[in-house]
Amino acid sequence: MPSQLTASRSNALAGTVRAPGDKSMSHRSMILGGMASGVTEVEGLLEGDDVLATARAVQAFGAKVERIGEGRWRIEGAGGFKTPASVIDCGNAGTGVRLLMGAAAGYPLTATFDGDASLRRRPMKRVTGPLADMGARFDWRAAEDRLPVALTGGALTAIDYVQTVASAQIKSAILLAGLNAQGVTSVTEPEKSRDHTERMLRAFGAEVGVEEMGQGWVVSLKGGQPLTGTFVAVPGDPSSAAFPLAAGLIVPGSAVTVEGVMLNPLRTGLFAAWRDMGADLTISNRREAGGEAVGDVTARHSALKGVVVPEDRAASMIDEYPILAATAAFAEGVTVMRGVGEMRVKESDRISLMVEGLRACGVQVEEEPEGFIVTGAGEGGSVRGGGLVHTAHDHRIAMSHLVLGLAADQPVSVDEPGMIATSFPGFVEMMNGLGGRIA
Ligand SMILES: O=C(O)C1=C[C@@H](OP(=O)(O)O)[C@@H](O)[C@H](O)C1
Ligand SMILES: C=C(OP(=O)(O)O)C(=O)O
Repeated sequence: MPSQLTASRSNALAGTVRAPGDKSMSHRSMILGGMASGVTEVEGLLEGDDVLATARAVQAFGAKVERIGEGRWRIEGAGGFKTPASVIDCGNAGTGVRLLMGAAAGYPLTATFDGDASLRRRPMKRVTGPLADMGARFDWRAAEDRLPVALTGGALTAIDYVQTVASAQIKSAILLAGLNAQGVTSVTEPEKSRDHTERMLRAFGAEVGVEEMGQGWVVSLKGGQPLTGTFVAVPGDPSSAAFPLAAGLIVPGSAVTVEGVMLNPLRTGLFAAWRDMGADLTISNRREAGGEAVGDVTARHSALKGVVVPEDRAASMIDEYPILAATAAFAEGVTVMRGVGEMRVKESDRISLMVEGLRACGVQVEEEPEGFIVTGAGEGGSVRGGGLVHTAHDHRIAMSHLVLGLAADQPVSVDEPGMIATSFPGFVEMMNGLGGRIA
């Protein structure tokens, strides 16, 4: 990958592509496969850097992990994790490290977790706090709340945990630890976060209880349940499908179809927001795959209008605000995105980097502590582009600005584009195959 990528104004994009496998489900298939007894076969696995780091981690914890074809992996679980021989390096992956810490906490082992410079900046106490309440021990190796951290697991007791932020990573870490804790562990979420862990645990033979509560729910599970290896078909990642679809919406004359997109309603907030903005977005061939709703999504160039994104939709599209903001730059009027303070603790401070990047491309943006507001160019106007965007190694910041560059007047460049491979290997080739100009 070159040290910079530049996207230039493109003619209409057209064609049909397949989204890479869902990152959330791919991490979970590896981790549950490693915890289970027997063989798990995964199809459609996302072979991005984040998931490959999790695959190596699961192997280090004692499972046999083998690639048997493109996107096809075989995991022979040892029925539990063992003390690994070396440090568990989770690379750039927040999901990887937080879920692995939860899973590992339930076993009598010691393990040190680490990650790249970006992951070392992200808060870990949100997960180690509740795991410590269950009985795990954490020794911070550099600074409190930050990787690297050494975990001593085993002999856990169930807790009832009430979340203050809707986070599937926190919920999943606690549930995975709860599998090997004494008693019934529960997690209360004020707003529902993605439920792939719950669904996949059931596929591996565990019973998971759900009780609706207002806008949220209480998810619970009894400790001591064994997991049995199974077959997992991973559908396409809606968070990745968002990029070619966004290009379809903003490049005049375009029609782009992404096949096999997972349509779990806890992941499709972006599609709802785009529809509110007047996007011509259609879904066909609805079906089920891997225990999830799936469909083919087509985006056609649309005259978008600004909207106020409902704050209670944040959890269902938290990773999609950067690309929503890029499309909002072309909409008529103002798009208000609030209640998204969590964006500041992702691979980068995504609010401040989107504000900086969009401004470098001539877009009017206002920053707030927990949100941002984009004023779009509208149908008669145009987005200048022309910026060199600082991505702080954040894949979604890079891809969002490259998509913007396909419809802006002047080319848009991003630094350090190598990180795109954490979630979307083949992004540039896919976009160019549709008619985009990224080099
Ligand atoms: O559980 C998951 O797979 C994820 C949960 C989200 O994080 P939070 O749990 O921190 O909201 C999301 O941002 C991340 O990309 C993937
Ligand atoms: C936030 C993300 O991932 P993670 O938390 O796993 O690093 C993401 O993919 O946008």
